[in-house]
Amino acid sequence: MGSDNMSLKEKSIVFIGFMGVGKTTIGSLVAKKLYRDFIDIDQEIEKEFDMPTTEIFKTFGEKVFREKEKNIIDFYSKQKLKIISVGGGAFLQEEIQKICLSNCIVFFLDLSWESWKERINLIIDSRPVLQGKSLDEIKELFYTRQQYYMNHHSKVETDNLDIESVADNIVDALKTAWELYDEH
Ligand SMILES: Nc1ncnc2c1ncn2[C@@H]1O[C@H](COP(=O)(O)OP(=O)(O)OP(=O)(O)O)[C@@H](O)[C@H]1O
Ligand SMILES: O=C(O)C1=C[C@@H](O)[C@@H](O)[C@H](O)C1
Ligand SMILES: [Mg+2]
Repeated sequence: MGSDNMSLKEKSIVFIGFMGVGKTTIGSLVAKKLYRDFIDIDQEIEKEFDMPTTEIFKTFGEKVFREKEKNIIDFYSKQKLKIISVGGGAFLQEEIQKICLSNCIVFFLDLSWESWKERINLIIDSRPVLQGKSLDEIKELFYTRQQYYMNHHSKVETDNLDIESVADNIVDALKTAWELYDEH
């Protein structure tokens, strides 16, 4: 595995982080700014099952969702020049971490708990993993998940920044890296 035959500039970009940090929103904006295709893994899974994530969890269970998630990420991460947002639970699978870190440039979108909890109402209805949990339980999940996101190439601070600013910071960081490390 790996992407030895790909230049840094050709590698696909992957966004990771907890539910609701902005992977889908920011990923699609970065794709637009770089004129690249945007792939949202949750949306790809929903297309394959032709039902929303909550229904997939109810009908087939989380295990089936996770297996499909791994297969779709494996497929797209090996392609060039994509901008990929994975689901908040994708990096719980070590295999997915390995696939993404070896083939792509992985950005971790970081958001503090204090800022995140202001956003909960925007996302709770469509995220089955959050449903039926108290705020304290969600807080515990938020902190437990952080260890998985530590496996990345670059961390992006998002607290108190609007979507446009975060996307611009990412594009700037990429352009700097491409200039510094690509040999041509
Ligand atoms: N920097 C930001 N400032 C304010 N609101 C934001 C910011 N980033 C994202 N949001 C809002 O937070 C909500 C969740 O964002 P988004 O769906 O992109 O998260 P996600 O990381 O893709 O979540 P999931 O892992 O569950 O797919 C959206 O309503 C989005 O508009
Ligand atoms: O954090 C998670 O476990 C999840 C996040 C979402 O992006 C979806 O992938 C799904 O709702 C599971
Ligand atoms: Mg998303």
